Amino acid sequence: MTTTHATSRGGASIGLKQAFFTYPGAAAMLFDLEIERSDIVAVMGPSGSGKSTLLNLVAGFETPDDGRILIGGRDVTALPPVRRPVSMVFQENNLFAHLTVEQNVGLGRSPGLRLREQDRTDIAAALSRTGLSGKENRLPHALSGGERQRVALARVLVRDRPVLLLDEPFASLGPALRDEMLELVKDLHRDRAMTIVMATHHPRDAARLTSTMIVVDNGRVAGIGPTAEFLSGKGPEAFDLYLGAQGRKE
Ligand SMILES: Nc1ncnc2c1ncn2[C@@H]1O[C@H](COP(=O)(O)OP(=O)(O)OP(=O)(O)O)[C@@H](O)[C@H]1O
Repeated sequence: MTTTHATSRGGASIGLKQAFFTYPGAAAMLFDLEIERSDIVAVMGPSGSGKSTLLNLVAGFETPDDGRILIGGRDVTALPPVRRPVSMVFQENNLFAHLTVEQNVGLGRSPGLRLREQDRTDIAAALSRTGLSGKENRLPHALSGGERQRVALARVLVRDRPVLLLDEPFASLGPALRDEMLELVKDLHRDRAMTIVMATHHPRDAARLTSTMIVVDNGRVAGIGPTAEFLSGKGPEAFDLYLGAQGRKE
């Protein structure tokens, strides 16, 4: 049996087909949309509109009450998160506090940390790529917020899935550091061409990273189109209202 872990180049399309979802006591959400393979997509909209829910449906942390989730044309609706071809990075708490940087990254390859020589080589390469060489043995509490998110991205690299979901991943970082992280994600996309979907409240981050924008409003897609057009005022009315309401926050 070969121990080499081939690097996947290229992403997978994502489809939500009449996917209904309702939290107990809340209004129903309905998502019906297509994302092209290897696209980089921003998901924007008011707080509570359903951005995280949309990402969680794709990742498998939530299951639709009705409808289907497709990834790369394959129906993954019944698959648990671990069996979906997806990595996800959250705003925080991506790392296990009692594991070192190297171990946290290693989890992307083997949940039981049974690592082979090739895995260790790939982990070292991912740490180098994300600027973490020399910090392998640190625990998360001894890292800055930006470094912790770099560890999460290094894990994405060794996990090597065709879809990357980012749920406000850099929201707690300052603008300069956010830009740096967005550049890193852009570089990873240049290498791997995975499909990236990022929920964000920052128009500037969407402009820097993404080509396509999905506007979510009230548990529905209010519009989907080129990020640049939406940001220049040609998006759906709900998007302008949202930007206006939050004072065109950077
Ligand atoms: N676990 C839960 N149980 C019940 N209701 C929930 C749960 N998680 C989210 N909700 C509700 O579902 C709706 C959508 O939430 P979601 O987190 O998807 O919004 P969001 O657009 O990501 O918001 P934000 O920008 O504030 O992160 C909200 O009304 C929220 O209160």
